[in-house]
Amino acid sequence: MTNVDLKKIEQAVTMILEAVGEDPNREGLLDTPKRVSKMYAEVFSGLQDDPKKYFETVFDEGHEEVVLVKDIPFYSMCEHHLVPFFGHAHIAYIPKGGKVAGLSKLARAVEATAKRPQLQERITSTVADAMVEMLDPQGVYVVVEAEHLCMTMRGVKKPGAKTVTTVARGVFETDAVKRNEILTFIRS
Ligand SMILES: Nc1nc2c(ncn2[C@@H]2O[C@H](COP(=O)(O)OP(=O)(O)OP(=O)(O)O)[C@@H](O)[C@H]2O)c(=O)[nH]1
Ligand SMILES: [Zn+2]
Repeated sequence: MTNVDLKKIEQAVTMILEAVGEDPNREGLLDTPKRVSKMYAEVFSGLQDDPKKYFETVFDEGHEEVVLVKDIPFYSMCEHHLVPFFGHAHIAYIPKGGKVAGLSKLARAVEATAKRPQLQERITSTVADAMVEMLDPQGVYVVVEAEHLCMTMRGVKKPGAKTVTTVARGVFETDAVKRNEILTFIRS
């Protein structure tokens, strides 16, 4: 956890507790700043990570058809309210020239991208663009579905509302049949 100033987070949490009218010295809250600092270091650990690095190792399998890893669960933090949003990412790509990534690396790239103050759109495009840059595939199609606590526990209060974002690159940009094929697999 380099570059994370745990002490500063602790001080900030103490100040927030004071500011909302709590007593940071009451027994139940004594260790809270420390716990929250460790929790923030964990949920923002993607800031020390790079989704692209997971695509440095590739396999030449001669596979030039669709690879889809679906239902990758993720948890992220809305950068506007610093409350969680969470759901699933689905990543499809069509390799080119033998550049096939390890399957787990798609999930690792999602994790590295999600564990930051984020927007759902940016998670979607960052993962797609990392794959384009590193794998130079024929196409990438990333679909992210999530529920935002800032829309459910506060504000507009619409529990159950789901946000779906998609990013298509390469052949998926122009080929609606290929996109629909992926959407069918995702729903099945
Ligand atoms: N596009 C996008 N918007 C998001 C995301 N997460 C949260 N938001 C929105 O960010 C917006 C921030 O709006 P503001 O008007 O600045 O903040 P606010 O007064 O707290 O807004 P309300 O949530 O409507 O109460 C809200 O509409 C949120 O729903 C995201 O991942 N993508
Ligand atoms: Zn929000």
